[in-house]
Amino acid sequence: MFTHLKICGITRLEEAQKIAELGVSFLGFNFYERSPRFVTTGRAREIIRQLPAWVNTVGILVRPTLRECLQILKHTEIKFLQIYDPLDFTDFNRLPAPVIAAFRLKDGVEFSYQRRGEQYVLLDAFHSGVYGGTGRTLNWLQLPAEVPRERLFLAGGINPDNILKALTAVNPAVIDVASGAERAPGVKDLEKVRAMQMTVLSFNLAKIDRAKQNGNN
Ligand SMILES: O=C(O)c1ccccc1NCC(=O)[C@H](O)[C@H](O)COP(=O)(O)O
Repeated sequence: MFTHLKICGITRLEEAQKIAELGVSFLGFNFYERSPRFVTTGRAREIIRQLPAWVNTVGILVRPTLRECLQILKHTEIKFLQIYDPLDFTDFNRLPAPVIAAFRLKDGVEFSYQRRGEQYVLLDAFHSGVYGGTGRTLNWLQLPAEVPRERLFLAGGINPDNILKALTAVNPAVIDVASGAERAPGVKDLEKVRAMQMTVLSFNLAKIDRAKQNGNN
């Protein structure tokens, strides 16, 4: 399994295009109005239609209704939905797009995971009153074992300085970054994005090398 990078909180076309040029697999668009990274569905649609088709676009929603999810999918043509505090987990099965169920883990509080209709799970650090984009880090060595790493988006305080440590400790399907890739909320720092994408690619190459070596032994 290769690990991918997701850059969350895209608000500007030019930045989105440059991030895609770096080969970043997932771009997140935040439809939660209280986020400093909020983007309207109209603007997201304009950006998404000018991105290469291979980019995995993700819409971030907090406590959405089923109707809202369906409208956003139709209007923006976004490919994935990342959902916080769902009103009804059974709605996941009614959505015509893969769902990333987002959970925020509290330090010292046990979290037991049960799969509902989601395809992926995002784990982030809990911060009272704020759903995400806090820059707060999880304890990577104590993540719930029942979340399969091939379905895991690892989020929370990841930046160019600690990304290799996060990759090595967890080996998730996707590393998710918002504030660690910014100059200011919603303004991406392309050098930070490049540095993290390079680290992810090197990490994947090292996995290929190890697999080859194991095959030769
Ligand atoms: O980024 C936000 O402002 C946000 C607000 C409400 C819900 C989710 C939000 N972000 C979602 C993400 O996927 C972030 O990438 C994730 O929380 C990690 O953020 P950071 O710790 O800043 O890298």
